[in-house]
Order: sequence, then C-alpha cells, then structure tokens
Amino acid sequence: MPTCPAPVRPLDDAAAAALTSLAAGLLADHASAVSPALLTALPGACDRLPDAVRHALRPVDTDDGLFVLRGLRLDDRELGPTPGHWSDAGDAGALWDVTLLLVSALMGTPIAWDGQQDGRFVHNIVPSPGHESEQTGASSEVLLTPHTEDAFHPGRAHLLLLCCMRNHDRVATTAASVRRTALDPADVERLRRPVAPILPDDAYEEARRFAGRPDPVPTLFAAPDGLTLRFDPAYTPLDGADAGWREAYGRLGAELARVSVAVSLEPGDVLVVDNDVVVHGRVPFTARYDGTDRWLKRASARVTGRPTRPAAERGEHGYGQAALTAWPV
Ligand SMILES: O=C(O)CCC(=O)C(=O)O
Ligand SMILES: [Fe+2]
Repeated sequence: MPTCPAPVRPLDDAAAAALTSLAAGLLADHASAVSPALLTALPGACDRLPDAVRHALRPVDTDDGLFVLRGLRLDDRELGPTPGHWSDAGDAGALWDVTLLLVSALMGTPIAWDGQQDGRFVHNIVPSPGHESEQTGASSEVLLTPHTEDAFHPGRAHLLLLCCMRNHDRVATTAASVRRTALDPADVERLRRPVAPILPDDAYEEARRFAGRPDPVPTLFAAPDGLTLRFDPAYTPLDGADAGWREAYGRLGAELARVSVAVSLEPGDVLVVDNDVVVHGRVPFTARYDGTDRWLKRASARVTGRPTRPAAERGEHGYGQAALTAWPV
C-alpha cells in the first residue's frame, strides 16, 4: 500500500497562525473545550477568519474524497502524556479540540453522540489496555477494517476529521474512495438494493441494546456527482443476503482494498475524509502504554443539502440514537 499519496492541502504560516490564535481566544473566553457556549460561538468566530483561510478550509471537493491539511504547528514537548483511555483525556490538548472544531465548523455543522465518549464533540482516539482486538478506535493489534463512520445511522457525518497529536511509530490510517474503484455495473445495481442491515458498532453500548428490527440498507447510491457508499463489513450480518449479492459485496471489498491508500499522519495534520465517498481504517500496531502512544483527535460534521444519500434513510430508526449538533440547525 503506498504511503501518503493522499492530496495535501498546505496551510501557510499566516493562515495557521490565524486559526490557532482564534482557537486560543475562544478557549480563553470559555475556559473549556467542552463548553456549550463555545460551540455556539463557532460560526461567528469562523466569520472573522480571512477569506484565504476560509478557502483553504473548504470541504473535500475531489474524487479522492479526502485531503490532508498540513501546516498547523504542534510541539510534542508542550503536549502532556497520551491519555491511557478516552475517559482520562479531560482537557488534554484542549487547544487542538477547539482548532478542530473551528475547521469542522468552516466545513459544516459539528455533531456528537450522547452514546459516545460522553457526548463530546471531539473524541480522543488512543489505544487502550483491554481493547486491543476490538473494531473501535481504542484497538491496536488488529486491522481496523475499512468502514464508513457511524454507518449504522442515518444522521452520520458527511465529513470525518482526524487531527494527529502524536504518531511516533508512523501508524497509518487507510482510506479508499469508491470513486476510484472499477465495479461491474451489474454489481453496482445489486448493491444499490437494501439487502443487509448495518448494526451499531461496539462504541455504542446503548444502541446495541436497541430492541427494534434492524432495517436492511443499500450499500451503494448513485448520487448526481458519482457513487457514494455506506459500508461496514465488520457490523454487517450477511445471513439474509442471497449468494449473488454476497459475492458482489465481496468484490466491492476487494476493489476498495485495491485502491486503498495508507496515510501516515504527522503531528498537526488534519485528515479530512468525505464519509460518503471514502471508507477509512487503520493498520495494526503495538501499543506502548507509556504515555507516548499514538493520539488522534476526531471530529464529525454534517453538511446540509448534500444529495449524497437515498431519501429513504430519513425513515430509519437509527437504533434509538440521535446525533447532537453544535448549534440548532
Ligand atoms: O486510528 C485511525 O487512524 C482511525 C480510527 C477510526 O476509524 C476513527 O477514528 O474513526
Ligand atoms: Fe472510524
């Protein structure tokens, strides 16, 4: 797998400084990165950024379905130890939470989930003892299979943002764009039919106890700009699917593996992924558990009016989960 052929969007020093000082000002005004008032102040703060910065921070607009924003400065010596678990993170790296929220707010509306990481809008992704083999951000020893983020839910993000705090071992995030695959039109037709459901992942304890019937959902969707996908094989039971559909699903997985790129994020990088076009994952690694582990911050945003998903999704129950938005929309 090639390492980082992902498109890089450079942020020049002036733009990086404007963003960082805006984030520092917001954090000083609100004392904590998890303050609800800070969230509602984000759009007004974004309006104060120069046009050039706003342009550099436009959403993903190519068939790669992703880019790496590079240019924000992060000094490892100023960062405390990597938390051992997301629940120990507290205010660690809070300036980066606010920076990531600003980048998200420039592209859409940040969202969060009651049932994930205490409803925080910025998640801490760190390897945690006891979770090594899970299919969640806290794992390490296993391949995190390529997936659409929060694929089980109709309110999932359009954009996923991963900001790298620390990555000494250069562990790669993987990403594959459905628009780079070469699929047989007959397979596309099959996979556009709602055949198998996608269950909530292990990060959502409450949703996993939901008693309602899981609805089958389409895997592919023909949007006006090209194909989009909703794909999470680790949480997709295939028992109700016929053999032809299963084979097509397998060929989609193989094509995504063929076009997959490995992005080894550097401190200060923000990987922006179009969650309708690209599935992402992570290669296996061995956790250090000594305070110097890999550490990412993750935010999610919705972009209103995007024609990238079937209208029928709006009728889904979402396993009783509701996304929270940073401000009323
Ligand atoms: O650790 C990574 O590179 C990606 C993990 C992941 O899938 C996520 O944070 O949503
Ligand atoms: Fe993910």
